[in-house]
Amino acid sequence: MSDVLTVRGLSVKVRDTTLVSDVDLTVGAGERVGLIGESGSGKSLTALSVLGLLPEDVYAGGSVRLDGVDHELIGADERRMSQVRGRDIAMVFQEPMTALNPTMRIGDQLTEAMLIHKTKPKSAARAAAAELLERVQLPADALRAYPHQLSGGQRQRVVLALALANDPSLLICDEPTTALDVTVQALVLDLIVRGVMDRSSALLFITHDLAVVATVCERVLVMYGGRVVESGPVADVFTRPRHRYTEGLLAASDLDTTTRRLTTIPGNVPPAGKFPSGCVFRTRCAYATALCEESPPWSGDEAEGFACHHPAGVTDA
Ligand SMILES: Nc1ncnc2c1ncn2[C@@H]1O[C@H](COP(=O)(O)OP(=O)(O)OP(=O)(O)O)[C@@H](O)[C@H]1O
Repeated sequence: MSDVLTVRGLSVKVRDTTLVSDVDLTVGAGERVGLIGESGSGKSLTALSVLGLLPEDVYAGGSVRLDGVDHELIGADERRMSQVRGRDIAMVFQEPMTALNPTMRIGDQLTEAMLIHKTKPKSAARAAAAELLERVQLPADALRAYPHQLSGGQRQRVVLALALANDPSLLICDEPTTALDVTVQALVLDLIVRGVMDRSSALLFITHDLAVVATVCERVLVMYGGRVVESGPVADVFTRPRHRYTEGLLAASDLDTTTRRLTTIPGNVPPAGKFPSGCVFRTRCAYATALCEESPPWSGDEAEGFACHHPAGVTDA
């Protein structure tokens, strides 16, 4: 697997204070990587450095390279970064209204995203916008709606459609479901995973919610005090953490590592005896629900013929 994103020795400083130190991070093509850590650990600054969106007076050092982009992203000028953002790297943040233009209809915003980056001719952009909305399960008349006419969950789905409009090689999500009602969180997570899988895009997913990482990601990096303190496959890090801080995070989370069950995902109720015998999560996780709805994994023999698509893998320790 080739690497889409390669971050080396990233540091972020404000005046004399170092906020992020020596972060190394890679995301492979089509890989889904979680970035976790408590509030203030440096997750967002790491993502903003990749996007070239750090606040004024905050500076990044080190190297950020993106496959297919022939220049270094750290220190690149705004003209170059605005060509990369929205085309090669797209993002979904917590609050959808920050990404939407309140005075423009949704259809026009989607069309504009494709025309600005010249990824679709004008004649095809409108139909592509309609298809993007359909993919995030919004009705066709949402094309003519203004953002304020939609619910929070619908707006975040529009933001996801916008982010995916140009088939980015990397999607960065920073707490994309934190502000949403719990009932729509699973749907938005599902759409994110489907969206990146359909395009073979890589995903960097920032959250403080370990259950969400276990649901969405294959690999995870743990940040503490501006540094990456641990990384590895989700199933390894969550079941056999090596760093004391990760142990603490797991202990404080809703991930019950004793029974290894995810307890926070809506609809996460295991039909008795219907989970695969090797599954470390031993439960009906949202990921399986999302990808296996056409042929529910819980039917048939629990151990044989089961195709679990959980990205964290299902082999027990
Ligand atoms: N513009 C700024 N000026 C000074 N310090 C900042 C600035 N932005 C962020 N910080 C500090 O940098 C540290 C890392 O912030 P960051 O937003 O990356 O954390 P985070 O892990 O994303 O937290 P959260 O989960 O709360 O979003 C924090 O201590 C924060 O207070």
